[in-house]
Amino acid sequence: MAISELKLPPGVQACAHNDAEQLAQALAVRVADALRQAITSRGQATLVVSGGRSPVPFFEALAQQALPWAQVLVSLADERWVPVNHAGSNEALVRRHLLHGPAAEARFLSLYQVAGNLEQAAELADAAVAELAPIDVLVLGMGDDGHTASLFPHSPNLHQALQPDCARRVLPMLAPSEPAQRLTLTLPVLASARLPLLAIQGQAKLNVLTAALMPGEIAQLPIRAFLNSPLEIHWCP
Ligand SMILES: O=C1O[C@H](COP(=O)(O)O)[C@@H](O)[C@H](O)[C@H]1O
Repeated sequence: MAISELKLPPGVQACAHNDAEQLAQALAVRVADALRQAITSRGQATLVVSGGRSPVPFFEALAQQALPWAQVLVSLADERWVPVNHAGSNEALVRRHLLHGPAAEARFLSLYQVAGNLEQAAELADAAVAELAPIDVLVLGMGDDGHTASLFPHSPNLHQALQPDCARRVLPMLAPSEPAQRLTLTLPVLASARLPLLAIQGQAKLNVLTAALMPGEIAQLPIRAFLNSPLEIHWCP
């Protein structure tokens, strides 16, 4: 199905871009405008981004935007429980591709925590991100299995993480691929975003989104938890 043919719920909008570069540029302008507006209104702005491979061009485009970066707090929707020098670290990705040049002045809140086990790391991360919500701008991604952040289908803590009144800001999660041990922001924190965005690329992800828009279990396609409230979807082939 083409993105223009999707039957979207109220409040959900979709923007199609010609290619990854155009998506990255348009998303960077959209995010920068919202961050500027937040800074004008409240003196600071909070940006939460996703990891994985696809956000790199967006990070590079956003780093070029003229912003009072010292007034921006940046964090992650999810993290692999690996140190920052590990190839799978989302924090390393953000530091390398977004927080350079003038953007290096932004403050970064790490989800990764040194701890004896994943549960302890999640508890430390929970405290570390206490000041995050409400988020001004959230940029979610989505995997081919319908996960977003590290809310993986049928993962042990998924039900708890998706409760609107979940008392935890961060929960440990298990991914089906390495690095398997993950930390994710939970629904109440993610849903606090004033501007929630979803950036996805390719027909396979559009097919997953199409399936997620049909009635079905949230545990099967966790992105569904974000499709019944305002969301701006940016897609390119
Ligand atoms: O594992 C992850 O994957 C998703 C999707 O990544 P992508 O490279 O296919 O866009 C990402 O949104 C999530 O933050 C990440 O931890």
